Amino acid sequence: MGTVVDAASFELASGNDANGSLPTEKKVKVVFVLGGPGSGKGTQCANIVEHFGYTHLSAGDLLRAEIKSGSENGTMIQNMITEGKIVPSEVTIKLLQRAMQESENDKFLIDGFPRNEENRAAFERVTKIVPEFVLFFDCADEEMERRLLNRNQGRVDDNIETIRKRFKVFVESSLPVIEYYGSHGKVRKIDAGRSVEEVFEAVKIIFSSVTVVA
Ligand SMILES: Nc1ncnc2c1ncn2[C@@H]1O[C@H](COP(=O)(O)OP(=O)(O)OP(=O)(O)O)[C@@H](O)[C@H]1O
Ligand SMILES: O=c1ccn([C@@H]2O[C@H](COP(=O)(O)O)[C@@H](O)[C@H]2O)c(=O)[nH]1
Ligand SMILES: [Mg+2]
Repeated sequence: MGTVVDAASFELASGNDANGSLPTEKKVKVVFVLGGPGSGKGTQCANIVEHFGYTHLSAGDLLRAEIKSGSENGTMIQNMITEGKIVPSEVTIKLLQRAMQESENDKFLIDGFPRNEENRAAFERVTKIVPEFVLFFDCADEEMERRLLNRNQGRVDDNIETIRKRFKVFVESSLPVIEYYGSHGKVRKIDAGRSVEEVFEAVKIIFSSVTVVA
C-alpha cells in the first residue's frame, strides 16, 4: 500500500464500549471529496480507489444504507434526503466513524461530507481528524443538472424539484466549508466539467504528488 508523505496522521477515537472501557484508537488519513450534486464525486472516487488504494466512504450512501437497514432514524433520513436537507451531524458522523473503525484500511475518501460548517466542526471535534486535503470538483449547474437527470439509479432526490433544492443548499451551506478549508490552504480544485477521463487525469496529478509507492 502507498504511504502518504508530508501529512500528519490523526487518531480516530471510538465511543466507549458497553463496559465503558477506554476508546480504541486507529490512525487514519482522510481526504474530503466535495463538489455540487452531480459534479462526479462518486465516479472519480471509484477511480481513486482503484489507483491509489483508498477506501471510499460516501456519506450519502451510508445514509441510504441506514434507511434500508430499518434503523430508527430511517424515516427522518429519508425525509431529509427527499427534501435535499442536511441530516444532523451526529447521525452522519457515527456512520462515518463506524465505517472507518470497521475497515482494515487506514486511508479514506470521505465523499459528500462535511456539508455545512456544523458538520465540519462537529467532525473535527468528535474524531480529532483533520483532512489531509479537500478535493473540490467544480462544475456548472447546467452540466450537473443534466448529469443528475440522466443518472437513472432510482434515487428519490434525482428529480428537478429536489435537484434545485440541493443546488441551493450546496451554495448556501457547503461552499462556505470549501472556503474555510481554502483559507487553510487545503483545497485542491478541479474543473469537473470535462470528460470522466480528463477529470481523472487532473485527479491523478494531485494524488501522485502526495503518495509514494511503498
Ligand atoms: N465527467 C463526467 N462527464 C459526464 N458524466 C459524468 C461525469 N462524471 C460523472 N458523470 C455521470 O454523472 C452522474 C453523476 O455522477 P456522480 O454520481 O459521480 O456524481 P456525484 O457528485 O457523486 O453526485 P451526488 O452528489 O448526487 O451523489 C452519473 O450518472 C455519472 O455517470
Ligand atoms: O453528509 C451528508 C451527506 C448526504 N446527506 C443527504 O444525502 C443526500 C444525498 O447525498 P449525496 O452526497 O448526493 O449522495 C443529500 O442531499 C443530503 O440530503 C446529508 O444530509 N449529509
Ligand atoms: Mg455521489
